[in-house]
Amino acid sequence: MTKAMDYPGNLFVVAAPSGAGKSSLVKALMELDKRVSPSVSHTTRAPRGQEVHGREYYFVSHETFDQMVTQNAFLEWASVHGNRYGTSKTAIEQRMSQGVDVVLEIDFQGAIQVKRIFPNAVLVFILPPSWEELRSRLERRNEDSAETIELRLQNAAQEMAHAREFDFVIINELFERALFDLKAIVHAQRLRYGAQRIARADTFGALNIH
Ligand SMILES: Nc1ncnc2c1ncn2[C@@H]1O[C@H](COP(=O)(O)OP(=O)(O)OP(=O)(O)O)[C@@H](O)[C@H]1O
Ligand SMILES: Nc1nc2c(ncn2[C@@H]2O[C@H](COP(=O)(O)O)[C@@H](O)[C@H]2O)c(=O)[nH]1
Repeated sequence: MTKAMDYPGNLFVVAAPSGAGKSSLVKALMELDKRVSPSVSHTTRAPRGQEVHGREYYFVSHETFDQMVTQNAFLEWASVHGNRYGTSKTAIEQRMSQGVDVVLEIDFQGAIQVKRIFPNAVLVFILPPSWEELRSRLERRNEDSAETIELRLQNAAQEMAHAREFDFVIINELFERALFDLKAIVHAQRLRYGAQRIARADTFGALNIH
């Protein structure tokens, strides 16, 4: 796979313990910023609530997921809360090569894999303001069984221990404040790499290198 610097699009990775609010934040970001496009992951998990195949996820069998692993079709994949999730390479490459900024909503294991392949990817970790609020958000969402909520809360501590490996950490207490922080990170990255690309183009032009 080509390195991130060769693509005009940026790559953002947003991770968080389940219920911290990453899907809500990414959805709100995309409503405000049409240059950001989501990646639709593949998962062996069953659909929940109003989820639609091809919109929230591609819901696939274990056999299909195994095949994709064997064919090296994933940029990254991981087992999370007892299910497998993966990001397909082709969809990401296609959009980034067209100058689209892609955002991945994935777990910390996947985020670390992505950073190894795309060192310029920006990793953002979303934290809840407290344990009580995390539990309460999962319960209020009303989409998971009590057993699933317990499993997700148990896994949250291990996930949050990896927050320091990320480029940015946002505490999602007041939603609008957290959204403002996420927008600022996206804008800063565009300015930074936009400027680097212009500088590279100028240097190459001056040296007559193409
Ligand atoms: N700042 C906030 N204040 C109060 N509630 C919030 C806030 N952010 C998100 N929520 C609510 O918390 C619940 C969990 O949010 P969301 O589904 O976005 O979490 P998530 O991190 O994407 O979880 P998962 O990984 O399980 O998909 C939702 O009901 C959402 O509306
Ligand atoms: N490593 C990856 N993790 C992913 C991917 N898609 C989603 N996820 C993460 O899984 C958990 C659970 O998600 P849920 O939809 O079942 O609540 C959450 O942390 C997601 O971010 C992926 O492609 N790769």
